[in-house]
Amino acid sequence: MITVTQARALLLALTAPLGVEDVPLIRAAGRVLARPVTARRNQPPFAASSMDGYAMKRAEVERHAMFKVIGEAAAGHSFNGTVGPGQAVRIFTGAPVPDGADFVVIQEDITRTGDLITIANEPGEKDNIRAEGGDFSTGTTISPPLSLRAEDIALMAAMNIPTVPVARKPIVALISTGDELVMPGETPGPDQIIVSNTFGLKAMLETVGADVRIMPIARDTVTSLKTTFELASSADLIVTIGGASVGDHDLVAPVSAELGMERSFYKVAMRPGKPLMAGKLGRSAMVGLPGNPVSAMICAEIFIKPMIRAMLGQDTTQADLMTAPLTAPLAANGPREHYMRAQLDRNGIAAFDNQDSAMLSVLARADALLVRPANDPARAIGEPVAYLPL
Ligand SMILES: Nc1nc2c(c(=O)[nH]1)N[C@H]1C(S)=C(S)[C@@H](COP(=O)(O)OP(=O)(O)OC[C@H]3O[C@@H](n4cnc5c(N)ncnc54)[C@H](O)[C@@H]3O)O[C@H]1N2
Ligand code: MOO
Repeated sequence: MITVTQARALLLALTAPLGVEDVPLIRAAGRVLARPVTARRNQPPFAASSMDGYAMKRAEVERHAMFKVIGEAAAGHSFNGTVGPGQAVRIFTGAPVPDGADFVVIQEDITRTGDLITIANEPGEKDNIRAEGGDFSTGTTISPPLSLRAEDIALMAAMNIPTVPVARKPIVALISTGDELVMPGETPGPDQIIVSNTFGLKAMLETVGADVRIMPIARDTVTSLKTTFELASSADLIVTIGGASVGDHDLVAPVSAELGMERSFYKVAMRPGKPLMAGKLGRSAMVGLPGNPVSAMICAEIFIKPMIRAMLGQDTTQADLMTAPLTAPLAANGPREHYMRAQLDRNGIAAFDNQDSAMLSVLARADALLVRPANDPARAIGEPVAYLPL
């Protein structure tokens, strides 16, 4: 059996960055920037007042000085003239600072009678002017790859970038397999359960930028599974769930082999997730996840999320695991790397007693995966252990 690190490298080798598409700025949040974008203007485009007050010459600014107000500058309406000695222009936040002025005294420091103003309080040194291009200037570049957050969208809008080149979303087809499965909302027979993995995986993979499509459930027959594979054949990544193990009804390996899947590996030394398989099927990468619901979710967290990142052209360097002291002891681990469902609190981390890979209620309560190397010895309270936050 290969290690988790080897499996990760083989899975990444099945992927390549996808193409680039232009989307309107309004649709760009959450997408991954694929090419550099460049500001088309200076911001602010002129020296602008940062306060409501009066614009004048810095050399004349001192307490008790008097000025004549000769006009007004508001945001969107500049003052068309020059401020001369002894003159001031009423100015508002965001307005262009008029020619001849290089200081804005805030209105709280001014008293006004008709067109005459007096600086009533000590005005300080701050000129209350934002320099032209102080935020960004023509040619300022945002570089890819970058997962675009609301903050980036606001900046691109200010830069006057109405369309954004982003990485095409990887299309992921999710195929649940099994005669026992029905969709949420349907009435299951006495020997049936509700499909859960496709829904959990769709939610998970959409958060990292995939376009996830749930295929019809494949039944435990060769024909049904083949038909479903065909339906999924245009996807960038086909993910099957279940039918990966060694039982008589576990058809994913034989059927995908019959369809020409070039296998990359089968089985990984990890818990849960041992019967993971992967390869290339037509033009799609294919991953066969184990059916146990927690195994499928953890394998997707560890393996499929990085594949999506690779297809989006993002960095796939693994982030370092975090460390926390144990708040409950751990028995010795076996020969497989173990991703234990665990809970963090301010004192440290504890794995749940029940690590059955069918228990979604335990997974849902977990906020971390405590990662144990193969053959890790028993660990006592207080010892540091590695974990991955969920
Ligand atoms: N003799 C052996 N038996 C098993 C082994 C083994 O090595 N030798 N490995 C076990 C491990 S570990 C796992 S993990 C499972 C994986 O089996 P499959 O991938 O073949 O999954 P299924 O048998 O189809 O299903 C397992 C379990 O999960 C439920 N399931 C499947 N798909 C879904 C879904 N989409 N949503 C919700 N639940 C799902 C299914 O009903 C089964 O209960 O094999 C062990 N056996
Ligand atoms: O590999 Mo299984 O996923 O341990 O339950």
